[in-house]
Amino acid sequence: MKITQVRARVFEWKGKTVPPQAHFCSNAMDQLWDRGDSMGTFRFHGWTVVEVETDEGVVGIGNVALAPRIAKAIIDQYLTPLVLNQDPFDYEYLWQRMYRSTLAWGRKGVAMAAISAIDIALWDIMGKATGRPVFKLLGGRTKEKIPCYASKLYRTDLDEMQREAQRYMDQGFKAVKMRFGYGPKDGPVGMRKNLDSVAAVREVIGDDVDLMLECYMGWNLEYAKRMLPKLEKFEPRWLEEPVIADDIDGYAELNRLTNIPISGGEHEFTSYGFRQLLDKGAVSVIQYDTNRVGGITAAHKINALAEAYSVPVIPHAGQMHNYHLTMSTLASPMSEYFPVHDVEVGNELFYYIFEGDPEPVNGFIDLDEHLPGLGLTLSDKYLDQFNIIE
Ligand SMILES: O=C(O)C(=O)C[C@@H](O)CO
Ligand SMILES: [Mg+2]
Repeated sequence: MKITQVRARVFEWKGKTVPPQAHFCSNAMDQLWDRGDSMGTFRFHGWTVVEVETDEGVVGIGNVALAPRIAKAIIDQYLTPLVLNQDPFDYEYLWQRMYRSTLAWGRKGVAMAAISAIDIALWDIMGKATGRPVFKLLGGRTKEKIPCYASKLYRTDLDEMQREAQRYMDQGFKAVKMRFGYGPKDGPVGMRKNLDSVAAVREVIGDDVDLMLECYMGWNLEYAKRMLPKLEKFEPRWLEEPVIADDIDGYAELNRLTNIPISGGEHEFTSYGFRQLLDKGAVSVIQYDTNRVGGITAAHKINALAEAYSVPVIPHAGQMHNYHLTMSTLASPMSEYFPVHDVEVGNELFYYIFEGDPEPVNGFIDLDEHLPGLGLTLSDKYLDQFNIIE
């Protein structure tokens, strides 16, 4: 089998969006004097979709959500020539070829995200060509179904957060993730507001449901050290990305400090990046996203590493490229799940671009044993609401 064409397209949402609100979610920009649009740094209103075609008519679909126009340019100008006329089953060779050819300027960030998209498409091809779902190529079913946590609960009015939390309880979820709205610049008042929001959600979900807390890099080491003891009584399952992704020693210090597990990794890349996090004891939960970290080829290696360190892997975002790894990995106990709703930060766009992601039932998703590849197709329902760049 040979790769004959790589088609990268950017899907930019031009439809209705939920307007940004102040203190919606803490983020790394909060600490600068210019707060501006508080949602700006984590809004993803575009996605790159990659279709890799073969001489046998099998087409693999990959995707990348970071800096989509740049990802497309990297794919078109650098990666496509490296994979054309190659056998998609040579996934490790092709991964190394893309990684090593772009090493001088690639390694992390959008270059690795672009590599991820092609790699995901290669695994989709391998699944489709062999008539097997990707999880069967990765080791098979390690769990009957995948437990999911509902991940939204952005900071709004506390009554509204409580109503939202109640909806997840009614839907049968046994775990939820909420976002902090305040950080170091908001002083003791913001600290109190952060704690009040955790108390409000905990009150609704009770003690038998896992509660994950998300900082999205909006705190710093000193602030996190002050917050951690105050959060202990809420028994969170984890505290996520309390400091920026480059402050690995900061993560390690916080992880040693309390019983609250520190999680991170959605802004880390390749097995080299995760070896560093694990060696330093920086995270107690790994949260790579397969469409950034280096694709399924890299994520599969990280899973093996995590297993050896006894650190669970709970990938960032739900989505098929992550679900197949979670299903096939004993070190992955659950998945994130973004409830479907109007386009807000953009995580939702996946549901507007693709069809095939399973819907949770009572807080669990399942993957079809008989659906070859990743099980995703491109949706034509919302095409008129996207600006598509060829
Ligand atoms: O779901 C997460 O872990 C994220 O960081 C999502 C991001 O969009 C901010 O909530
Ligand atoms: Mg996160």
